[in-house]
Amino acid sequence: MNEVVVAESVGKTYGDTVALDGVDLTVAEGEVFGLIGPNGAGKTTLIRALTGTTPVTGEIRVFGSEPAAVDADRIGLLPQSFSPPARLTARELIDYYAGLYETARDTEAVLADVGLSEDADSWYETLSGGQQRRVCVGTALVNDPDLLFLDEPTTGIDPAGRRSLWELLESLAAGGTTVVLTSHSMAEVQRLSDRVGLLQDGQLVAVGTPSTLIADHGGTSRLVIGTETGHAAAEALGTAGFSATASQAEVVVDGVSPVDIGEAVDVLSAAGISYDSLTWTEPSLEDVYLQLTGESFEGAATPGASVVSEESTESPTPSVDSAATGGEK
Ligand SMILES: Nc1ncnc2c1ncn2[C@@H]1O[C@H](COP(=O)(O)OP(=O)(O)OP(=O)(O)O)[C@@H](O)[C@H]1O
Repeated sequence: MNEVVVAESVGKTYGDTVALDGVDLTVAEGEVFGLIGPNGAGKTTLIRALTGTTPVTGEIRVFGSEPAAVDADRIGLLPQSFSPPARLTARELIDYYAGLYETARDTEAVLADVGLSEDADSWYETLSGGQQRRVCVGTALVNDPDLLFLDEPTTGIDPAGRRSLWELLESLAAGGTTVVLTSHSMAEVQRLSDRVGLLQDGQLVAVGTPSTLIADHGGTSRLVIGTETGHAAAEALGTAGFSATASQAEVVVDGVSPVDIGEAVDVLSAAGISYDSLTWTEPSLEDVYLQLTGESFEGAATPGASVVSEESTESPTPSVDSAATGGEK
């Protein structure tokens, strides 16, 4: 497969601050590459490096050229901070950006893509934050780019709008557009990305498909039991061979697959322990992030949690009606 982006030993410092520290990265044609990492990790700086908007050390090739030399018609860029003229309407702004390219998409089609047809005649400054972000996404799509850089595209956009933008990005990717995406939404990155890179302190510390990263660093599926007798529950489960840890009003049982849930419940029942809730979770990209960045995770249910039962009972027969898949898919 053709490599659209090739970066080798990319470095960037701002005074004493090392923003990028020897980043090697390739992005293949048609791939969606998700960049994640804590605030200040270097994601925006890397996007700026790849788009030729900040000088860096090392080697970068985009479509075989230096970033600044690439035909602008082939690149779409949504920066993290973007302030277009406020006294233009959404339609005028899309039209304006369309005029910067030799060939551009139909303005009405772009407005429809980003869900702004009905608000097309509103001034930018009167749109909500999420609507403004949609206009900005539209300006990045207007030239029908072959390579699209999106720096936190869905920040401020409501859940329904976010999902429709995800679908739009999925259809662009299906059509062959290469996408480099940064986001703090692990659900977004997990859903959209073919591969994910985790930046930390300017270094790419892990790169892989979401499923590989989850298998390598996400830990195991777990059962979280809400109970006021956590220590007794953990002891009973531990005696039965489960890996259970009591914390506050709950017990976290690691390595529990859906077929093990019944056995865990039987153990609680046999020990006369009641509980308020059972929540089963699969590891997700968020667990990978928390694990690799060293941020704490103490058995809290992740967004992919699947509530098995909320009944307080001593002999329930819980069922897992939908296996969690790690996010808001
Ligand atoms: N123009 C600048 N001048 C000085 N320091 C900068 C500049 N831009 C970025 N930095 C510093 O470089 C480091 C990386 O910043 P960058 O914006 O790339 O991080 P990020 O991963 O995009 O963060 P966030 O998730 O908060 O957007 C940070 O320490 C930041 O303070």
